[in-house]
Amino acid sequence: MLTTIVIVGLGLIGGSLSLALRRNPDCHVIGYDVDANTVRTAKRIDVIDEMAYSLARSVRDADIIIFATPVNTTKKLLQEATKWTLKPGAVLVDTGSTKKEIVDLANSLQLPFIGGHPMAGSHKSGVTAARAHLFENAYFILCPSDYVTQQQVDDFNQLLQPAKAKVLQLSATEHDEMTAVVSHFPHLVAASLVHQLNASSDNPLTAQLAAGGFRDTTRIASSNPIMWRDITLQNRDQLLEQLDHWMIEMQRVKRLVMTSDPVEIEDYFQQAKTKRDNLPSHTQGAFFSTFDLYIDVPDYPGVISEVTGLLAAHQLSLLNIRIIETREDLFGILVISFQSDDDRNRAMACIHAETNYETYIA
Ligand SMILES: NC(=O)c1ccc[n+]([C@@H]2O[C@H](COP(=O)([O-])OP(=O)(O)OC[C@H]3O[C@@H](n4cnc5c(N)ncnc54)[C@H](O)[C@@H]3O)[C@@H](O)[C@H]2O)c1
Ligand SMILES: O=C(O)C(=O)C[C@]1(C(=O)O)C=C[C@@H](O)C=C1
Repeated sequence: MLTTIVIVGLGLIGGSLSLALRRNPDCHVIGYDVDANTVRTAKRIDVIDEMAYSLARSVRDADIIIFATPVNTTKKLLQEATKWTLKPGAVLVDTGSTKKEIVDLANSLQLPFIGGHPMAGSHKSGVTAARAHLFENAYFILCPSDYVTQQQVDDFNQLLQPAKAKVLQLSATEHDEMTAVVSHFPHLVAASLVHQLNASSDNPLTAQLAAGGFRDTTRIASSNPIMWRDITLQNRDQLLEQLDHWMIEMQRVKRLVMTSDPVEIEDYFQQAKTKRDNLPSHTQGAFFSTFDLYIDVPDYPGVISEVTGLLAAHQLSLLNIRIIETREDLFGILVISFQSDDDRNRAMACIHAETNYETYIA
């Protein structure tokens, strides 16, 4: 039986969800976006089955309506939804990074709503960044409102199967507490580190020197500011609590540096390393749970095409390729990302067999 899904907001998440759900041939996705160009692009690049011209009209035929809009926009759309004519049994879902205010609002409006949040994403936005595999192996959190049945939640979970995510049911409060720690607060810290770069140095050379460490730590500062404005406003209390903890932690770090005890300093880094190294890898979104291979390549023209050509000859497809430049004009480490551990192992074997380049796994 055909399931009709309307997706409102065809950006990175709405687009990716559409592609993932459409792996099931019985799903028909009608896409809507406030930006008409985005809807046209989504249709042209085959992200959706059909374009919605009028949202109020399209939702009448929908079994599921998914809001993939910035979280404050989703609240406005929920208010609007009270005026829509819905099919009996139709369910509203969202993908927002915050849950408490949204689920509370849906409850107060008595809407058949399931709060959803895929714990996968990227600093990129827009429909052209959408990928069908974005949610693979990532958690997809569901926070049902009071006006859906467990059967409706289970049915939606079933519909999500082609996304290959790990579905987890939580209360909205639990969700916002945990995501403040592992997602929302780190975005504030990343943005603040970038601000600190400007505040701490007038010398333009400082930014030039920003290598892997600064870039890796601050990648998420390139995320969509509207999305993060809304998340910060909605999860304000949890973020304030995180800021208090952070200030205590920074006082601890300051004392550590002032005391200059080498044993204590090493211990601080060692404990952090152990915790970081033991983070379960399945918590990462598919975009960044790639399998990276570091190859120490010499400095000569054509070395990159030599390596990629070698991999292509062994039918190994790459997800991404980047170079960590240790000095200007000097090649350093070539980082090639693969989709699976198996591909990375095969690539490593082929590089060892056919070159004398060192390889590493971080
Ligand atoms: N980016 C991530 O890493 C990530 C991960 C998980 C969840 N989320 C959440 O998913 C939601 C979407 O994020 P995204 O990264 O896809 O953002 P995005 O900027 O890529 O896409 C948002 C889309 O919503 C559209 N939009 C805005 N207002 C609208 C309206 N009134 N009606 C219809 N469309 C409207 C925009 O035009 C845009 O195309 C947000 O709530 C975000 O918190 C994001
Ligand atoms: O990988 C990234 O760029 C992300 O920021 C993804 C990320 C996260 O913080 O992990 C961002 C927001 C979400 O709601 C879920 C995932």
